[in-house]
Amino acid sequence: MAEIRYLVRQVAPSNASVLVTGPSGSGKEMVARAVHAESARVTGNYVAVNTGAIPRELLESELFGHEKGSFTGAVSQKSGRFEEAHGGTLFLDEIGDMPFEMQVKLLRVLEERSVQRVGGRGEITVDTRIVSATHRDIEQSIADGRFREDLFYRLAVFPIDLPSLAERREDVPLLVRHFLAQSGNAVRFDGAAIDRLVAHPWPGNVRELRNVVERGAILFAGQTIGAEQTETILSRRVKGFVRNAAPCAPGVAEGPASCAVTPIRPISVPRASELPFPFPGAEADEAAVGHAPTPNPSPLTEPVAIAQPDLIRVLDAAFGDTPVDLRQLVCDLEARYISEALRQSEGVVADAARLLSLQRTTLIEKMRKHGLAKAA
Ligand SMILES: Nc1ncnc2c1ncn2[C@@H]1O[C@H](COP(=O)(O)OP(=O)(O)OP(=O)(O)O)[C@@H](O)[C@H]1O
Repeated sequence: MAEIRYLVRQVAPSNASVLVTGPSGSGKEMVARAVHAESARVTGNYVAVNTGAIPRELLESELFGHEKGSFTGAVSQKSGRFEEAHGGTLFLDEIGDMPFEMQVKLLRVLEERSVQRVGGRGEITVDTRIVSATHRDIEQSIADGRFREDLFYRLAVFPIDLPSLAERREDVPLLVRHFLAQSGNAVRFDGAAIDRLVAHPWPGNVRELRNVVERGAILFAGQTIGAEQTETILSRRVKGFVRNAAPCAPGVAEGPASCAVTPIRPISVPRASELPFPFPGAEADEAAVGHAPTPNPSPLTEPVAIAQPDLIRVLDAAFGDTPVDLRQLVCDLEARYISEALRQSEGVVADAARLLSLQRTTLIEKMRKHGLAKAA
């Protein structure tokens, strides 16, 4: 990772197009964000487009915009992603999946440094830095005639190839510590647990490691995780899960009258503004990692700051061969999410309600139920 970080720092200040390659979950988008964050363009927009996920008939208008009435459904004029990223960075994800005919149009825009909206006549000058990424072997795609070689050379002025996590196992302890810090839970992985994590094959790369650490931080909050618990987290079975919250009062259909969860700790997800590489200069060979909960002063800058998949992952993990108290689990999660939403919205209940997709009055009711104050 230190090498990648070095490359990012070298290329960021220039305007060179960067092509990031590597397997899924290895951190390609993180690198793109870092290139933007460390460049002078940081005051401009960072705009990400998954070119492989947008239907081909919409991609041109998505990238270059359209004029009103230029096609059925073009009810108003719309600027494209290139224009939005003017003065900033445009991240073209899954570029290897871009339809061939769009590749010609993209190449023209990169050559001319101007776009023409669909149905438009005039050229709009754009000053946009391109970072693109693909998990595909793009040189093979060129050989197969599926990717234009001239576009490849335009995009890959500065190529960065990310290794799989299995090829850089020495990064695992640092990443574990980084994700633990993000979870905000006072959890520690002991030396044996770290050894187990280092030995894991990580087919889902850093994304999988992040999920495993988050799952451990939620299930074993306040504890030291050993090899056995690590096995549990990796296998998604809830063996040895020791509940440390006060029990909810049973038998209330909508939930308990009160549900004291002590301590309530924040669940957080990476934010756009965070730089990707954890702990520069930290000791890579450190065996055991852990931390005390630290406040994470993140303003309400991104509308969906609480990852719903967290909840899904916890519920997934709950279906092991040991009985769990589902009512308690749901109650704890509700309290934690409310607490985190209040923290991120700095106690503004209306903002917290929006983060949780709840009515304000419903949230107030739930806060009462959990005994949570605004300044949680
Ligand atoms: N060096 C790193 N430091 C901290 N977090 C990282 C690092 N690398 C990856 N991650 C995290 O791993 C997850 C996956 O990273 P990212 O989305 O950048 O991968 P990707 O290669 O773009 O995946 P895909 O090809 O599936 O889109 C993200 O949550 C990101 O925060």
